[in-house]
Amino acid sequence: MAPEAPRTYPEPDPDAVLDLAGVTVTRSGNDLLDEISWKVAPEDRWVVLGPNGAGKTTLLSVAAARLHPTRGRVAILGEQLGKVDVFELRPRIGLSSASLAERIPSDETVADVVVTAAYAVVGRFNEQYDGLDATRGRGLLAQFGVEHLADRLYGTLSEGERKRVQIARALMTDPEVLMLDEPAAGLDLGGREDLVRRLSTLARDPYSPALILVTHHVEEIPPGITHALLLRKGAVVAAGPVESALTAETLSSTFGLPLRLDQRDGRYSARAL
Ligand SMILES: Nc1ncnc2c1ncn2[C@@H]1O[C@H](COP(=O)(O)OP(=O)(O)OP(=O)(O)O)[C@@H](O)[C@H]1O
Repeated sequence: MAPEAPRTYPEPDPDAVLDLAGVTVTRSGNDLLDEISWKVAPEDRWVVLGPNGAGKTTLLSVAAARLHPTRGRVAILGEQLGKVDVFELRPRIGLSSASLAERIPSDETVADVVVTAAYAVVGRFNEQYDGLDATRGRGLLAQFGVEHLADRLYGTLSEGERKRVQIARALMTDPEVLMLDEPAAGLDLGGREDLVRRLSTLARDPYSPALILVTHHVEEIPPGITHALLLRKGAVVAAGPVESALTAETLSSTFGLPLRLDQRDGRYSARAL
């Protein structure tokens, strides 16, 4: 059999925060992502929705320069994966995910957890931090309502408190794009509502970085989200402006059951029909 001709992809958009073309990730013969093409502009605020195992975390890992695709072209902040030093690229991307959170030492103070992000390390080691970093770190903790916890050890925080600290940490490097993988997972109702409100403020701020938020639940979509990408079995069901991409029909196809979708005051809710 003749070898497959190498695929060619259109030149990436230099102004896009993310520009993915034909991205496929294959593991053990299965396509975890199947030919994903996706473009994110600096002013966009995206939600990525899909059931367990749809490939959301895999997609975010590629978008955050943590994982190379098996096939396809990935451009992040104008730089093409494979042609750029990812260690220079990663500080420009704010990422909060369960796998990163697991690596945060429990005996580190909350203030240090946030400030160490500026050095793209987990754990404080021996770096010298200047006063400006410390001030910025405190400001971010205040933005997420956890400044009073700055001197506590990270391991002593509740899940909700940890989630807010992780987001403050992701913002520490003043990233050009913020990626949050299930930021409300494990939060109680009050914690979720508080977080959704804070994320809504962030999403609506024109000076905020581009936002990509991964979730299973439409109830967690903060008002201010502009775009939605719906993923099922590694493939895109719908993607585009949230009003057209997120409908009862696309949501039902994504989750594989008939759903009713309601929207009120910028918040969504869904239930089975
Ligand atoms: N290294 C691997 N080898 C084989 N399969 C894998 C590997 N990594 C992930 N998978 C599978 O790929 C699929 C997509 O995983 P992923 O974590 O991206 O989904 P997800 O949409 O984030 O799911 P969840 O909502 O449950 O977190 C899952 O079925 C998972 O079991």
